[in-house]
Amino acid sequence: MWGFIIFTITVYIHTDPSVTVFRKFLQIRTDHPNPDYEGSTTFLLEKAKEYGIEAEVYRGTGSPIVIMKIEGQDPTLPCVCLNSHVDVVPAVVDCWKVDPFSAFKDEKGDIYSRGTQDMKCVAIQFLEVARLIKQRAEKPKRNLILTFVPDEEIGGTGKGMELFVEHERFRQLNIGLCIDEGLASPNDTFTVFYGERAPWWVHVTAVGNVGHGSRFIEGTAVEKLMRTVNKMLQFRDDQFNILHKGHSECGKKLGDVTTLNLTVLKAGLPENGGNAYNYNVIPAQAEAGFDIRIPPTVNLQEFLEQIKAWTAEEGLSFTFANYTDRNEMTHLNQDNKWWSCFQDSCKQIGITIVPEIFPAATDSRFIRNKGIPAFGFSPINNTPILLHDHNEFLNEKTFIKGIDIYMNIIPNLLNL
Ligand SMILES: CSCC[C@H](NC(C)=O)C(=O)O
Ligand SMILES: [Zn+2]
Ligand SMILES: [Zn+2]
Repeated sequence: MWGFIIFTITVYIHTDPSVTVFRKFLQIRTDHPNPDYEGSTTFLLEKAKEYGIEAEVYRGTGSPIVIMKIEGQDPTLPCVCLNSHVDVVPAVVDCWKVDPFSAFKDEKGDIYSRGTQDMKCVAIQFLEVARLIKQRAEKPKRNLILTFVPDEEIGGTGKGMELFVEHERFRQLNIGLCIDEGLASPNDTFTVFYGERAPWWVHVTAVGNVGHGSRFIEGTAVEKLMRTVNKMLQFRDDQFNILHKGHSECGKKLGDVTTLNLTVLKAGLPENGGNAYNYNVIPAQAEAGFDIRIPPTVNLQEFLEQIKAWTAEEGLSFTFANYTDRNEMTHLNQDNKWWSCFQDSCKQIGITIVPEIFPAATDSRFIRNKGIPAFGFSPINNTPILLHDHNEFLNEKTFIKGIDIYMNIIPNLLNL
């Protein structure tokens, strides 16, 4: 009994307060489809007040965006913005070993919850960085801005970053550099993302001849669709081979090739109130949907022509469920003072960073398309990549070390 009490008191005493803030933030239900944005906003505003940081809630996009500011010595200089999305993807409760919104911490210090990696860790690490910078006697040279935005997990569209970057309030922030989420790294190194692949979701519809299922009907919708699907899957194979069977010295990563996945297939006439299919009527229409991710080095206009060529046969058409005609990256050359500073800061603390193209899509793409440099960097190493996965976790020591890593980078960027 006494042993248990002493153990509990010891754990309590040794728990870093930032871990408690992190766990409380994880417990706020910002999972889709009904994220509690008022709950996360109230929480963030309370923390800003407690830390003496200026904060406002911008509601111009239709959902709350929390903006925090620490004024620099020269507020006219472009600022450093730390952006986090506050929403998280849903969790399949039965597939988790603990309640995915309990922020349960085990004896090793592993904290299990939806959002531990994606990206409530980074949101609270940014907040703790702001607290530490605010406590310093000397102001940084540039303004530090923190933005906490909704709806990244549903594509940033609607009320999220895609709309916010078009607003005057965003322009007024005068952002020189944005830091947003990256990915965990399973080994000792850390990954920094300087660009992303453009997500194109293509929906192909085929129409064709109908008739009795016992005959050789020609020009059917399914036959046309299959020809296109096969051409597109051949392209997928070619890209797969470039990634996996290329020369080892070319060192291609997932972000460097185009992926194409057939994610939607639809044909056949429903029968019996939708509980069964009809098998002897050739369907007039068939559809296929593809998730295509295109690296920023690919010419998007030329790729569009490729899709047109794949779907050129009479009776085929396509629409986009998601499309962009711009995909800017942040150039990592000598002229990029932010990058030089970021690299030097990492070198000083002896951590190895590996620059890569982010394989999926984050809010950074909207920032880069406005001509603003952005790095995707989550200071998490030696941790499996578990974003959107069951039993997503982060160790508390990794979380605390991440604050330290950011504290060795962000003040340098602010003083550039
Ligand atoms: C088209 S926007 C969808 C955004 C989502 N982001 C992540 C990180 O999974 C994705 O890449 O599928
Ligand atoms: Zn994320
Ligand atoms: Zn995500």
